[in-house]
Amino acid sequence: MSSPTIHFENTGRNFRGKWALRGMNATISPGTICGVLGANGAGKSTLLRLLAGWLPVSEGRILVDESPMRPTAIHLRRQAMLLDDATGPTKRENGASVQDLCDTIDNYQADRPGIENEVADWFEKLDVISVYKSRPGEMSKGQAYKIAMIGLFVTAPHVWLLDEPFSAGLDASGLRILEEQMAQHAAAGGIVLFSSQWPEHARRLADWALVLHEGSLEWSATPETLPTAKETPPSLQAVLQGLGPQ
Ligand SMILES: Nc1ncnc2c1ncn2[C@@H]1O[C@H](COP(=O)(O)OP(=O)(O)OP(=O)(O)O)[C@@H](O)[C@H]1O
Repeated sequence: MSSPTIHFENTGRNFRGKWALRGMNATISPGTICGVLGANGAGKSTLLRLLAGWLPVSEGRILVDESPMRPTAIHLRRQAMLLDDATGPTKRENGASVQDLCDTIDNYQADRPGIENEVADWFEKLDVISVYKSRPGEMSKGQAYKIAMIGLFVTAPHVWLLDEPFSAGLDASGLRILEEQMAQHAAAGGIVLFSSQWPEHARRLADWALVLHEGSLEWSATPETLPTAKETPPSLQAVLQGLGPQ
């Protein structure tokens, strides 16, 4: 499959009678970095989890190159990878770093000659060689996130889904490398969606911004046209005022 286009078609997810996301319609083209913005509870993580195939939709659908994403569509799920905000702590409790990486490479059928060297290079670049042999629970949050990043970089699925990467405990060098890789991935035709509560992240990094408010898409536009809280119509003011620094 070449780089896919993603279509949200009236996508919705309901948890025990409450809609976390509803009526979502959007198209994301290959080569796009998309910032998903919204205050706490807006529906950002739900959107990313649905797109990763971690959860089934309750209504509508998400098409990845014409095929509906769903948890059992393993071939389609391999087109995307989600690093969520539990990536660090969960992995720290449940698995050793190198074993996690092997599992990721295996799950994404990405094994190839020389991949060990690529992994070793990333350990060095990301300054995590010291945790190479760490047992579960021995890594910091940022170190665990870096190990997950290595899995993303070496498997390189078409769609990168990063839930709150700016709160993942990365140091300046780790963040710079992640941002460089995001840009390179999009330049090569891939898609990156990241969530954030800060419009400045979208203005700095994204080609497109989706603003969610209480499970609804309130704004979909290029980040430069994202208004500041003072300039917005009343419906959007509440969204932007709930976000971080303008
Ligand atoms: N597994 C779940 N069970 C029940 N309700 C859920 C579940 N996951 C999310 N929700 C609810 O769905 C809504 C959207 O949650 P979501 O995690 O998508 O928001 P978010 O924008 O990522 O928030 P935050 O910035 O706080 O991480 C919230 O009201 C939340 O309580």
